[in-house]
Amino acid sequence: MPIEVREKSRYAVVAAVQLPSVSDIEFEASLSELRELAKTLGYEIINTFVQKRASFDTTAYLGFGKRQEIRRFVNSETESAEFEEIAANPKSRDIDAILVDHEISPSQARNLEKEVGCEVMDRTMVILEIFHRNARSRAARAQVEIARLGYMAPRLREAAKLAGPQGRQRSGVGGRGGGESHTELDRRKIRDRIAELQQEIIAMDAERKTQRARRQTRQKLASVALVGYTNAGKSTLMRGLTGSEVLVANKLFATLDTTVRALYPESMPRVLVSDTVGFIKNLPHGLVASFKSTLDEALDASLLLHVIDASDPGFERQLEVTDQVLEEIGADVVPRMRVFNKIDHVGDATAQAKCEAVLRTQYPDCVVMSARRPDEVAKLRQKIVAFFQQDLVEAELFLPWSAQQLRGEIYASCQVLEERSNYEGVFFRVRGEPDSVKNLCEQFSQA
Ligand SMILES: Nc1nc2c(ncn2[C@@H]2O[C@H](COP(=O)(O)OP(=O)(O)OP(=O)(O)O)[C@@H](O)[C@H]2O)c(=O)[nH]1
Ligand SMILES: [Mg+2]
Repeated sequence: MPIEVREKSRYAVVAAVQLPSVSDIEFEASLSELRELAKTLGYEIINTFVQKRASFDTTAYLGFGKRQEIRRFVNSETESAEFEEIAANPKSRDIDAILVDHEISPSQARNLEKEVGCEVMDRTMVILEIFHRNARSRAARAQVEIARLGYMAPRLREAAKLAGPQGRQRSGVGGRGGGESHTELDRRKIRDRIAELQQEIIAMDAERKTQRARRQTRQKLASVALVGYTNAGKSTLMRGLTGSEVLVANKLFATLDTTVRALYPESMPRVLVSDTVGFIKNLPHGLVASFKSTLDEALDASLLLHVIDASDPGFERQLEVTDQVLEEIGADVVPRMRVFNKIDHVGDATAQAKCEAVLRTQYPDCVVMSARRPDEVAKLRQKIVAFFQQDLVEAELFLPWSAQQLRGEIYASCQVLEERSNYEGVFFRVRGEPDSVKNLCEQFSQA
């Protein structure tokens, strides 16, 4: 009989304390985001435990009663899982982790873990783990490692404290670091590693800046950056606008690196589009800082396309989070176009029309569309091109018959609107960026 090998599901429960300052709506939105993040990590959430408290419990985040309730739930599930496994019941659910919707201290995590009887992951660790799994480029990997090490360092200390006197044994390996405890040694190793990674990042940043500068001097390029909350549809739009294959997935943080492609079909001026990492509420601080270089792309852009998932009930909060992050990195001065995406996903045709009308009143000049409708993507492309054509200037050039080999140069750097010729040569009416047109005028001044 063939044996079916199935990947075992991983189960988890979510737990959170609602502080008096947090509204029910905000609290629910944050919990459902944590569930989505957990899904991205491959967990199935089977229960949620919430508690209203004036503050977090200093020992173990949740109050004693709630901890006991979770422990009983975890134990009963695990016991029935063991029992059901014997009976080959596919419903067995061994709970692997409890996910906490806040960043908690190392000692709170250890205490909760001991009491509840399964691994505890706080919100920060969940996000760090996703970034760790998804980072592809050398720069992204280095940045995530720094953030992880920064998160791990105090937790190592906590682990050593709990391990008792052995954890503080003298190490003295190879004479080097003699007299240091394991924790001190580990801490030093972490510090050294962080410094090393930071050096690497500085070198990579310099390399990137040169590449970017080269890209800009070679031809003055107009650039657009797609920014917005994670899962808003940035990569889908990037695909539609540039005809490129970038990763699209219904998971949070599918994209962690910036990709740059030209608008397709090509336009005059040629426009570069970059896809960026998605934003989220309460992004671990270490990550905001370390992803600055990815967001830098947004700072360099001449236009930001702020993509918003109009079908998400919490889109207004997501919009605010993005605006706030953009302000923090100083990108709020860059011209911005708001693109409300996924309108096809907002109920039936009547609901969609109503939603669109509300958005248009509230955000004049916004774009309401679906990245799944090619005609609407084409319209957005046209709007982007129009934005860059606003600044273009027109001029008339003259090329004598003896210099016709230079025609290519004119066509390469601007748009030719009209060509007329007489017995002396050819007149070109051109439109292009002020700098290129000025250069051409100096070279090919009219006779
Ligand atoms: N119904 C509908 N789904 C869409 C639309 N645009 C994108 N999606 C879906 O939404 C999900 C997320 O899309 P992505 O393009 O990966 O989102 P993203 O903003 O790049 O996400 P991150 O990379 O995580 O920041 C995918 O499953 C897409 O297929 C749309 O206009 N309508
Ligand atoms: Mg993406």
